[in-house]
Amino acid sequence: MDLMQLNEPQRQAVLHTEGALLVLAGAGSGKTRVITCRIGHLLERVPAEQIVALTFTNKAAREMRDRVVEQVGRGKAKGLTISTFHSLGVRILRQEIEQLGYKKNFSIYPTSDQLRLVRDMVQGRQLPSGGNVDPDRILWLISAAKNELVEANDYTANPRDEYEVLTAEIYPRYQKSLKACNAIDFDDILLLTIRLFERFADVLDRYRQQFRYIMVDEYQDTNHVQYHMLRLLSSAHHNLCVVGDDDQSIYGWRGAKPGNILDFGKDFPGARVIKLEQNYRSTGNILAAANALIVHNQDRHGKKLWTAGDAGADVVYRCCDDGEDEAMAVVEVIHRERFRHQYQYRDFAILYRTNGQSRAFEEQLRYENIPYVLIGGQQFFDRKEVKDALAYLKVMANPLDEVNLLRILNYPKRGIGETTAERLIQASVVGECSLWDVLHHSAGIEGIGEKAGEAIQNFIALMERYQRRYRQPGQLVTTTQELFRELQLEEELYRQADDPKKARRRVENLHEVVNAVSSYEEREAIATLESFLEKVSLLDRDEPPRGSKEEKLKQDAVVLMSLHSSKGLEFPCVFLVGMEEGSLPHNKTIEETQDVSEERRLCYVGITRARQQLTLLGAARRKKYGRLQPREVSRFLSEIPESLIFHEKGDRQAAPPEQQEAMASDFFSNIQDMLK
Ligand SMILES: Nc1ncnc2c1ncn2[C@@H]1O[C@H](COP(=O)(O)OP(=O)(O)OP(=O)(O)O)[C@@H](O)[C@H]1O
Ligand SMILES: [Mg+2]
Repeated sequence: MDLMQLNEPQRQAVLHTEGALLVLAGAGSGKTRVITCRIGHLLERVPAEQIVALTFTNKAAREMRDRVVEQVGRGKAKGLTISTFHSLGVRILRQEIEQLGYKKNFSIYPTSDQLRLVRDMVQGRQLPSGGNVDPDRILWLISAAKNELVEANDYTANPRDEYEVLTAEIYPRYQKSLKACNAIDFDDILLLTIRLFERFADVLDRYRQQFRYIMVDEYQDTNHVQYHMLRLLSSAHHNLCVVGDDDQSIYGWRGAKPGNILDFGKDFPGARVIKLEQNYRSTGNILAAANALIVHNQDRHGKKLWTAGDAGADVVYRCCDDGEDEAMAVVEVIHRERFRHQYQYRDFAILYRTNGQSRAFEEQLRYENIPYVLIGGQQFFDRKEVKDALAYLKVMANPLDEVNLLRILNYPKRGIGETTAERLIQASVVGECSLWDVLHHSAGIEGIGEKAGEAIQNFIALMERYQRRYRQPGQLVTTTQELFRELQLEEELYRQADDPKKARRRVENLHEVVNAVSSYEEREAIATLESFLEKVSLLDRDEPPRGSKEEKLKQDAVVLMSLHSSKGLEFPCVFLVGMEEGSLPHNKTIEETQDVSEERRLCYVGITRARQQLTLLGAARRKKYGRLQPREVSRFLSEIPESLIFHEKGDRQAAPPEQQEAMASDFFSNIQDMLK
């Protein structure tokens, strides 16, 4: 392990391996590097199996693993656990969940499946004060409860809040339904892991013994449940190293408070605290702007970042006429800087407060044939055609998964109509057995005609045939391809769509599912249907499937993402767009709390992603419901001293001739790429 690539406090953090340690430091000061080097250092002393590093996204986990592999080689990195909290939880549950009364092949329900369960429960219900029940709101309350470790039977409602009263009734029923489907939801992953540890001392003991060195990146964003899990896992040896920055705490709405990280010393008495102050990421000007902004927050653990590097280019602010103009300005700078500094497309990131802001930029980038990748937006796995196809795989893996079984029972249409489905459900409720079992004995059920009965038998036969095939090793892709072909899913999509373009897009998405299975099978030594589905359900909210077109595009493409998603990343050139009151800080925050400190931290996160160039943009007017409305410049801009900001004029100048030529040739090669 080469400790030479570290400064003194970083080195101390790497060498402090026994006992609790907090590295509290600002953006770009090398916190993540401390973790990767610490893993490298530990690997020279202890078996890889004893080391765990936890992060918040799969992407961050993959990057961390890549960095470790770079340092120590693939062989030595084998056996390390570098994952998200949730992946670790699932791994533990797959081993132990039977003790809690579930089967090992449990499903993980995404929001849409959860919603379906709750919707069925509140269907036709009215609130005491009138109006329909919003199932989303109930799910939200259940999720909040689970994140506070409150289980269904312990939930107590404030009697004056009608939604809480309703939740007190629905929560236990919801939990029972989940269990009947042999399914858990996303919040259950950590909640059940903790329950396992609390109820079965031997289980906790085993994992405490195994994971002797625990590290956590972005600790400022851990919520109550995650914190609890860490406490339990480290309770025997206290070898817990957490790194974070209170100024980058941006998940308050999920229960993470900037104060949590500052309490670390109280939670782990005797913990060592190390501060890092040298920033290696950004130029002097960018850093000065970030520092100037964040001092406006109260109750910080004050720290000052400095850099040994140059002041660099000015931070640029550009006030545009409107949203379209803002998008054109961004594209113009991309063309110009690519030409001037030989940047690649992937060196640029466009960051915004809410995902809805991406549209104008996407249009403009598309118009100019600039490759881009949108992180976020509608998730691939949320699309209907994708969910329908995946539902088949999910039921193959877990036939008790009733939500997905109902989804495919008559898709594509096979003559099992709604009345038949209702009779089947009724029979499963009365007989207290699963729908899957009922299907096997449907012949004896009253009111199910001969034709429907035959369709059910054919359906069962098909499912069982493919279940057997999926159990044969090395056949994942071919089985999936054949299954989709036999079901004629493509034909069904063409039949359903009202225009051929839409149909083609959906068919493409279906192909992407097959691609995702294929690249998963290529990647994994032991590829099973269950673990493929598990990977899919644990994907980051904004992750494209591996092996998809979207993912390939990422290789050299401008990145568009929300400020929240940009945490931990860095780019040579950053555009922070929509610097307006109502956008950043966001209206909702201004109206609800008036406390804009979390919004300021978001802005700070955005600014500190930039390495060389930071361009802030805003519009003087913006369309709202189709009408242009005046906008005010963000207060955050006025908190950065004028001396640090260069105000660029809005009127675009023609590019010099040699640049125009380069742009034309870019344009041409992009078109050629697209035609390939
Ligand atoms: N001692 C060092 N010498 C040279 N470069 C360094 C050093 N430490 C970190 N860096 C580089 O500085 C950049 C920022 O490091 P890193 O991402 O670890 O910071 P961080 O504190 O985790 O930032 P963030 O708060 O945004 O997550 C990276 O490009 C990293 O390689
Ligand atoms: Mg980091």
